[in-house]
Amino acid sequence: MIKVGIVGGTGYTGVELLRVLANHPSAKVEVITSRSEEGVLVADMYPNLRGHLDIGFTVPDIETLAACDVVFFATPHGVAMSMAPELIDRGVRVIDLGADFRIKDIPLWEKWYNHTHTCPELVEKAVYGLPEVNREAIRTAQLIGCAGCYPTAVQLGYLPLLEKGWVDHRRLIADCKSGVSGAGRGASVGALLCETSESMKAYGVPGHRHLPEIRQGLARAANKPVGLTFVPHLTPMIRGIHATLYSVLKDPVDSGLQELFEARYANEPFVDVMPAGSHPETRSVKGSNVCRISVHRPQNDDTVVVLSVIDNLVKGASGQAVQIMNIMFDRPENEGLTQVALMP
Ligand SMILES: NC(=O)C1=CN([C@@H]2O[C@H](COP(=O)(O)OP(=O)(O)OC[C@H]3O[C@@H](n4cnc5c(N)ncnc54)[C@H](OP(=O)(O)O)[C@@H]3O)[C@@H](O)[C@H]2O)C=CC1
Ligand SMILES: CC(=O)N[C@@H](CCC(=O)OP(=O)(O)O)C(=O)O
Repeated sequence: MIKVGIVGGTGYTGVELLRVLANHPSAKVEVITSRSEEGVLVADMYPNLRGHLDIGFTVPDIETLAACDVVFFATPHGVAMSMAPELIDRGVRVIDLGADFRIKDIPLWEKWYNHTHTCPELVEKAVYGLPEVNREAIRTAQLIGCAGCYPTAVQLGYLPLLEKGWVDHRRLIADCKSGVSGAGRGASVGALLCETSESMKAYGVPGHRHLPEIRQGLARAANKPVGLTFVPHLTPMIRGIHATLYSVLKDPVDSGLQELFEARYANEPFVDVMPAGSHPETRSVKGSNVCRISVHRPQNDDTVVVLSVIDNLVKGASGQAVQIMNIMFDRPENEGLTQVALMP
């Protein structure tokens, strides 16, 4: 059994980790932390876990966490970097769902996150947690910086085109929509029902923290810096990300887009390339670790439109983190992750 610790068990990604791990045959959650809910039984706070988990929240403590094989950080940025060095020194493997170890350029990270990085040496060693790109490095990694939610949907949608150099890497446009759970469980006016339902808005147009992360991943795929406009929107749904990704074909006679995507993801257990002409829906991945993708070339013109949908809390966070744990601990990659989406 893989002994699991979770720091930040009361948040949305924390409880989603618990839901996924509740059905995992090779992992057992031994420690789950919360500073605000110390002593409370997990199943009293989250009744969906009644009968699955009979432990309570404890405050984060290195000694207790060091007894685990792997510790997930489902915490805001800045928390994982404060505890990861000691855990790693003690042989624990660390999977951060937050942003502390995603961006290799430390001054760039500090600029976007407005925070001083306290362990840049670990960033160098950390592996970016997107299995479709980094599977081999993940296998032996001690520290993972999991890909963010928008970055997962956007990168999976653009990778086949950029890796093959089929589109103009300087003119990429990612028009993305997210459910409100992407903002976390902390109380904020912007996340209230009356503020978010029956309305929709863009945000972060001048710049969003995911922009440098997405650019870093796409540049790696293209093997050169890319030009990207990224516009996120808040939509009146709880879960889901829908990314509409535009790019321009370099050679308009290129055909075979569908075959390109099918070949790229043929062996990926969690990327579903839908039949030509499809329009994936966010509800078709709700609660599942799947990214569904379709590729279009409207009117046979030179613009390619890729549609990519994920559940922000599963493939965009906790499901992907468990997929990564499975790879690190030599388990079947889909172990505990075979949930089918809830429809309707
Ligand atoms: N929501 C989403 O869709 C996604 C989120 N993420 C990332 O995952 C991380 C968690 O997100 P989410 O679950 O939404 O966040 P929430 O705000 O819902 O939860 C945050 C959790 O962290 C704990 N926490 C907060 N501050 C500290 C601290 N200083 N030390 C220890 N624990 C702390 C909180 O518990 P307590 O205060 O009681 O200790 C709480 O359990 C973030 O970095 C986010 O960017 C990544 C992908 C998608
Ligand atoms: C709707 C909403 O507010 N979404 C969040 C998504 C960020 C997030 O949760 O974080 P990761 O960086 O860890 O993926 C936002 O735009 O900041």
